Amino acid sequence: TEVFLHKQNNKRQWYFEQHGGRMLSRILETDGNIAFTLYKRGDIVKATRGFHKDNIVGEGAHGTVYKAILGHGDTAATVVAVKRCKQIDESRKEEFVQEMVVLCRVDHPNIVRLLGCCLHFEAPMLVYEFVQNGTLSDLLHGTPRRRVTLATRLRIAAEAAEALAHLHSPPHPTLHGDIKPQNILLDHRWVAKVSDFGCSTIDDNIQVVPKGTLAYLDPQFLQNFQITNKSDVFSFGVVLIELLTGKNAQAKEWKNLTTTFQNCMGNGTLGNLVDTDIVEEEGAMGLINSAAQLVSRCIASPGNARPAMGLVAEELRQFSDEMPERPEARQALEVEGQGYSYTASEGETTGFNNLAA
Ligand SMILES: Nc1ncnc2c1ncn2[C@@H]1O[C@H](COP(=O)(O)OP(=O)(O)OP(=O)(O)O)[C@@H](O)[C@H]1O
Repeated sequence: TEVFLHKQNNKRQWYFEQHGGRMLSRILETDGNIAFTLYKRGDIVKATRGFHKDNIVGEGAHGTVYKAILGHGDTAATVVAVKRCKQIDESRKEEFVQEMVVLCRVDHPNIVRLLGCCLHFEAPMLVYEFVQNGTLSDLLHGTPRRRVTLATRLRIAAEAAEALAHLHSPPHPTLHGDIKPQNILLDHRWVAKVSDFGCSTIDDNIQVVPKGTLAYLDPQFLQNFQITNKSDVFSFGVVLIELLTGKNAQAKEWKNLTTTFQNCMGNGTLGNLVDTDIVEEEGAMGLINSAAQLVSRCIASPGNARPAMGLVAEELRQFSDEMPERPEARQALEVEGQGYSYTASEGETTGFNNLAA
């Protein structure tokens, strides 16, 4: 057993170094201001109940996300989201650590907070604050269908835009690189929290492989293979189209949603495309038109004709202020039986055997 444990510890140490753990520890030691935790392997296993499948709250191209409860027992329990990343290769190690250093410094009410990570597994684990009401995609396209008022849509749009404006601003301007409704999470008060960012830090010579989703990808990228902060503005414009129309840009039938939107704007038939739920609201059409004008600017080409994210946020905040959300509108979004409510029971380790040592 001793030999086995020794080997196992060696392997875990090896993973830690492989994932840039030493580099990260050094950076955290030198900059005492960063609130970032390097979690122990055992804590993560316990918190996720051994990566129990019932704890899975989402799956993306880059990993699986688990709901997890840290520190039950004597300490106060904290609910977090653990993202089990797909493996990263040697060449990405430094980039991965750099990304974490940028992300853990970001502090904004509309950005999901990165609390720490655990590097003692075969694949790195990222620990985020838990955001409980699903994604904007669930809200707009989920079942049962929910009635979402224009005021709620404008408020969520303004919050997400403010998050992106913050990311784009100094001292560490960062691109999101994958803006879509699945990456706009909603907290217990239905406040928007942007997640899954950090494609690249903006510098003079931006040259990154986009990890973005096709339906939201800046068409300019296909011409010059450059991703800039204006690519984020384009993707955000497509999200705004979804908010106004209720149509899913990723659905087969709407795969040309952006072009359809532009055509409707051109021939004055926008009213046919907009979500009937909001068209019927009293006094909505003026704001819908203003928001649609903003969308047209966000998805314009070339990219430098698009407004900066700060300006988009400012305009959306004005629209939102013109139509304040009624407090009961948020309550109405609750769906009976939704949400993830489980109570972690000690010793439940189903799925543990699937883990690599
Ligand atoms: N902090 C969180 N709290 C609650 N749920 C979350 C959290 N982060 C992610 N999720 C859920 O997990 C899903 C996948 O997460 P995420 O988008 O980060 O993964 P990904 O592999 O990077 O996906 P993508 O394909 O978008 O790149 C989200 O759509 C959401 O449903």
